[in-house]
This record gives sequence, structure tokens and C-alpha cells, in this order.
Amino acid sequence: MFIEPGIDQGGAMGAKSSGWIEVICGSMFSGKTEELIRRLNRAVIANQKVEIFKPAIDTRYHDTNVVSHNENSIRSTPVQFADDILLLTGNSDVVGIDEAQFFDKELVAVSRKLANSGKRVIIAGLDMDFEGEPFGPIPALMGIAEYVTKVRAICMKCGSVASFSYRLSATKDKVMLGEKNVYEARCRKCFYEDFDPKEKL
Ligand SMILES: Nc1ncnc2c1ncn2[C@@H]1O[C@H](COP(=O)(O)OP(=O)(O)O)[C@@H](O)[C@H]1O
Ligand SMILES: Cc1cn([C@H]2C[C@H](O)[C@@H](COP(=O)(O)O)O2)c(=O)[nH]c1=O
Ligand SMILES: [Zn+2]
Repeated sequence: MFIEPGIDQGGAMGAKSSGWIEVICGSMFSGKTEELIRRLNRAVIANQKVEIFKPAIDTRYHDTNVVSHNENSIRSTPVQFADDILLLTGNSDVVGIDEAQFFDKELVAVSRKLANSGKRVIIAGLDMDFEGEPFGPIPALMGIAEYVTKVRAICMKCGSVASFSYRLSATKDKVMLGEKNVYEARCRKCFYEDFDPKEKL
């Protein structure tokens, strides 16, 4: 069971309370999007004004909605640059951002500005890429966040808990959209059994 800061503090963000940043990170299939949707739905139930964003390049399941692997879904606004989020958040109380690994580093400054202006910012994204390296702005966001939740999947090779996303194709591009056809969740042992860091370009 995760601790849910906003709800634990009474559900509402009082006039005097400042904002904060929550990061939900982990491998693919670890439940990041499910957990993001769960927190956002509860904020809606608490009558808070919620805005949700995702990078425009993430068209894997749906052009606009944020969709989890088990088909939970919530409406969102696709944006090209992190800066666009500032223009679109207006008087919202809670800002949700999915697939944040695809945003530029500017997302760090944007999230700080949103939280400093009193908003609750909930960010979900991959902490590591297919080579086991830190992914985009996520590590920096973990550094400035008040709350970090690292979720884990099930290793598809041995059934243990998984923190790595193993790419089944030989493609070396950092960005390659896909799901079970291209990636599987793996534990450390099973990831490095089949991935040789020396082969990196
Ligand atoms: N290897 C796996 N480990 C855990 N869950 C998995 C796995 N493969 C598929 N799933 C499904 O994926 C769901 C999580 O999806 P989602 O929240 O979209 O994950 P993420 O956003 O972290 O990729 C789980 O509830 C489960 O139904
Ligand atoms: C590891 C890795 C993943 N991707 C892509 C694959 C998916 O489209 C998303 C991750 O989605 P999820 O909600 O976390 O399942 O990212 C990539 O482009 N590069 C990578 O190294
Ligand atoms: Zn394993």
C-alpha cells in the first residue's frame, strides 16, 4: 500500500499549503501508469482540479489518453515540450505527467515552478532505459521530489521482482515505442545475463 501524500493530508490542499512533487518510477510493466491513474482519480473524487499531460510522441495505445497495460485509461493532453505544460495548467490543483522520460530536461524546472506555485505534481516515468542507464529527466526529478515511489514488475524469465526493461530487438535507438512485442520486465540477474554493456555503441 502506497502512502498518498495529498489524500493523507486531508484530501484538500489548503490555501496556506504549498505544492510538492511526487515521482512514480520503475521498469516497464511495473504499474507506474496504474498508480498515476489511481492517485489522479482520488484527487478528482476530492474535488480537486486535475490536469494530465503526456509527451506527444507517445502514441502507443492512444493519441490523447494515458492508458495502462491492463487498459485503465484517463484523458490527457499530449504536449511536445515540457514548457507547454506551464501554459496549460492555469488554476489546476494537481498536475499529472506520464511517460516523463521522453520529456526534455526542462521538465525539472517546469515541475519546480508548478510545485512552488502551490500545485501537487505527480510524475510517472521509466528510471532506466533498455541499457540500464538513467533515462531523461527522471533521475533529476527524483532528486528534487518530496516523494519517490519505485514500483517493480515481475521478471519474465525467472518470476522474481523486476527493475529492468529488457529490449527483445537489436535496435539501439534510445527511443523505441513498444510493449510486450519489444520489451520484457527482468530482474538484475536475468537482465545482465543477456545484455552485455560492452556492446553499447
Ligand atoms: N511482467 C509484468 N509484471 C507485472 N505486471 C505486468 C507484467 N506484464 C504485464 N503486466 C500488467 O501490467 C500492469 C501494469 O501496467 P502499467 O501501469 O501500464 O505499467 P507501467 O506504466 O509501469 O508500464 C499490471 O497490473 C499487469 O496487469
Ligand atoms: C526501456 C525503453 C522503453 N521505451 C519505450 C517503450 C514504451 O513505449 C515506453 C515505456 O512505457 P511504459 O508505460 O513504461 O511501459 O518507453 C523506449 O523508448 N526506450 C527504452 O529504452
Ligand atoms: Zn529474473
